[in-house]
Amino acid sequence: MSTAKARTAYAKAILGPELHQRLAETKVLLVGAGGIGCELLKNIVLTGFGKITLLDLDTIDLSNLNRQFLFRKKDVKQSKALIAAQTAAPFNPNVQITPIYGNIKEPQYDLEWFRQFDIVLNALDNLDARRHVNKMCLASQIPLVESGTAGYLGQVQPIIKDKTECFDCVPKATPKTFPVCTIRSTPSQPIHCIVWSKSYLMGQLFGEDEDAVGELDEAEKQGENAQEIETLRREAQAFRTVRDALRSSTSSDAVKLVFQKVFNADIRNLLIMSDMWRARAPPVPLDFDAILDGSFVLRPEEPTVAPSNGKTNGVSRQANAVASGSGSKAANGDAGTSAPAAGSGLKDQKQLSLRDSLLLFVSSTERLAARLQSGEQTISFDKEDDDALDFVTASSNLRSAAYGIGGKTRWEVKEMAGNIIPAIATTNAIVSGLIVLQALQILRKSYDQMRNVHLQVKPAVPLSTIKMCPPNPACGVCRDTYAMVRCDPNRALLGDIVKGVLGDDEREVSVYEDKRVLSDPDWEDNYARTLGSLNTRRGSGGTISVGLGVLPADHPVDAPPYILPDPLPRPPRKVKLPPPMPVTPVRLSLKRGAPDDGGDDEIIDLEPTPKRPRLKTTAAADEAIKSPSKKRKLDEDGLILMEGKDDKLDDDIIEID
Ligand SMILES: Nc1ncnc2c1ncn2[C@@H]1O[C@H](COP(=O)(O)OP(=O)(O)OP(=O)(O)O)[C@@H](O)[C@H]1O
Ligand SMILES: [Zn+2]
Repeated sequence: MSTAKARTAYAKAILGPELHQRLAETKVLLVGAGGIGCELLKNIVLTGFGKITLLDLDTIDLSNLNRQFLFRKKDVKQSKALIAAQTAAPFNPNVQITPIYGNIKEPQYDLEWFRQFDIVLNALDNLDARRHVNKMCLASQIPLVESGTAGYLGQVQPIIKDKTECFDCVPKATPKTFPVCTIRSTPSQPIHCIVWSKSYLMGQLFGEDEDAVGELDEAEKQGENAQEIETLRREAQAFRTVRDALRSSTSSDAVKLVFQKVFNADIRNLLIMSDMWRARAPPVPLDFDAILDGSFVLRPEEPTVAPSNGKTNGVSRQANAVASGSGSKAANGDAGTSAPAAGSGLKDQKQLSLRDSLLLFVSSTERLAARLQSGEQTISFDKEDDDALDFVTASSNLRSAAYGIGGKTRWEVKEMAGNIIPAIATTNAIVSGLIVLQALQILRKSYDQMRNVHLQVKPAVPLSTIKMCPPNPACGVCRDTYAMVRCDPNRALLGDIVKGVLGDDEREVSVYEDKRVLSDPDWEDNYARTLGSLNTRRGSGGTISVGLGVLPADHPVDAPPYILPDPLPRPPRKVKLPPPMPVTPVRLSLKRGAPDDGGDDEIIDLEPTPKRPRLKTTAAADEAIKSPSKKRKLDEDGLILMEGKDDKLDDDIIEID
C-alpha cells in the first residue's frame, strides 16, 4: 500500500467511514499560511479534508523558514498561500487546494463568498483580521475555529453563532501604552527609551513633515500661552533644521547636528525645569566629541557594575548608565577604543558601550539620510529594516545612558521594539492539532463536546479545556442581527434598502458604514442617493448589520435593483445587563480528569469561567438597556447617537459595511 493510501486507511479507521467521507466533501477556508497555518494545512490535508481554500496576504520571508516548514529558501518572496498549497497537495492525492494570495478584508470576500464554506479555520496573527473573520463568520452563520499562539502559550476557540461566545464576547487586553511625559521627558526603563526612539525620534527625523511651526503660528493667533508656544516653536524649528540637514548632501555634519539637538540641547532644556528633578536623578547631556575621543565622563562619582537587566532604582540604576560592561573605563564612555565591548560574539548580542552606541548612531543615521537623499520620502520603524533597527538600538542606548538606565543589545531592542514574542514551532504544532480536533466536533455536530482549549506553561497540566460559554448578552458583535441584501449599487437607493430592511417597522434609525454616518433620523438626505454614489462597499455590516452582495446574473432588469432578505431581519432582543462583576481570574477552580474527557490525566476540564451572571430577557429590561452595538459605537466614537425623551434609538442602528 502506498504511503498516501495507508494514511487514508488509518484516517478512515479513526474517524469512521461516514465522517471520513464527509470530510472529503467539506469545504474549508483556512485563513493564514504562517506558523500555525502551515502546520494546520498539513494536518487537514492528512486528515482527509478534500476541498481547501487557503488564503494569505503575505510573501515568504527568510525568517519564516525555521518554523513554516512548507517553505524552502528558493521560495522566499513568493506567495505563502501558493507555495504552501503546492507543497502540501501531494500529501493526499485526493485533495484540492485553492490558494489565494490576498487580504481577507478585501471586499470581494463578502458574506456570499464566506457562505460557500462549511467551516472556517483561523491561523492569523493580528486582532484586526481575527475580528473581521469572526464577524464575517457570525454574519454568514459559518462555524469558525479561532486560534492563536504566543511563545509557549496557545489557545483554540470554536465559535458558532448563538451557541458559543464569539471572539469579541470577552474584551481583549489592549497593547501596553506609556504616558507621553515618561516617553518625552522622564524615562526610567529601557522600553521607554526604545519607544521614544522608534515612535517619536524616527518620526521627527524621517517621517512626514507635520508643519508644527505653522500649527503653532495658528495657535498663537488663537491666543494660546505665548511663552509655551515660543518654547515649542524653538523645538519645532530645531527639528526642522535637522530634518532639512538630513535631506541635504552633507550628511555627516547633519548627524552631529541631530546628536547635538537630541542628546545635548534638549536635555539641557529639560534640566532648566528643576522641579522635575527634585525626586528623580537628572539626565546628563552627552558630548559628541568627548565620547569619541574618550574624555567624556558620564557620572564620575558613581561606582561601576556589570550591565543591567534594566532595573532602574538605586545605585544599580545609576551605575548601569553606560551599559558597556567593560569596567570603569567603559563607565566613562569606553574611552578611545573601538574594540568590541564585553559580551561580544554575535553582533546582535553584543553589549554596546557608549562609544559603540555613538558610532552606530552615526553610521545608521548616515545610511537613513542617504536613503532620503536618494528619493525615499519617509522611513518608519520596521524590525526587519537593518538601518532602522540600528538607529533605534543606538539612539535608545544613548538616551538610556543619559538617563542612567541600563542599555540593551540590538537583539533585545529588536524583540522589544518589534513587540516580538518568539514563535515556537512546537506550540504551533500542538495548537494546529487541537484545531482539527475541535473542527471535527463541529462537523460531527457534537456541540456539547466542543471546548476552548488552552496550552499553558504548566508541565503537569500543559492543556486545559473549558466548556463552552453561551454568548455574552452584551457583546456588540455576535448579538447583532445580520442580514444580506444583494443589490446593484448603481441603481439601489439607500432609502429603499433601509425601508425595505425595516419592512413595516416604523422606527427611526441611524445608518452607518463602519464609523461613517450615512443617515440619522434628522438627516436623511442620502436616502435619495444610490449606494454606488455613496461609495458603500461589499462586505459584512450594529443592530441590524446589512451586508451588501451582488445581484445574481439572471436578476430581471425591470425588477427592483435589490433583493431583500426573506424573512426580514428583526433587531436583536434587548437584555438587562447586570452591574459589572469583578472578572474571575481564569482557571482558579481546576478540576482534574473530567469524566467527559475520558479521564485524560493531562487535560483539565473546567466549568465556564463565571465572568458574569446570565440573564433572561424580560419585558422590563427593554427600557433600561442600550443595544450592544449602540454601546460599542458610543464607546468607540464617543458619539451620542440620539437623545430624546423616549430615547427611541435603542437598537435602531443599521450598519452597512
Ligand atoms: N488580513 C489578512 N489576510 C490574510 N492573511 C493574513 C492577514 N493578516 C495576517 N495574515 C497572515 O497570517 C499569517 C500569520 O502567521 P504568523 O503568525 O506565523 O506570522 P508571520 O508573519 O509568518 O511570522 P512572524 O510575524 O513571526 O514573522 C501570516 O502569514 C500573515 O500573512
Ligand atoms: Zn460575541
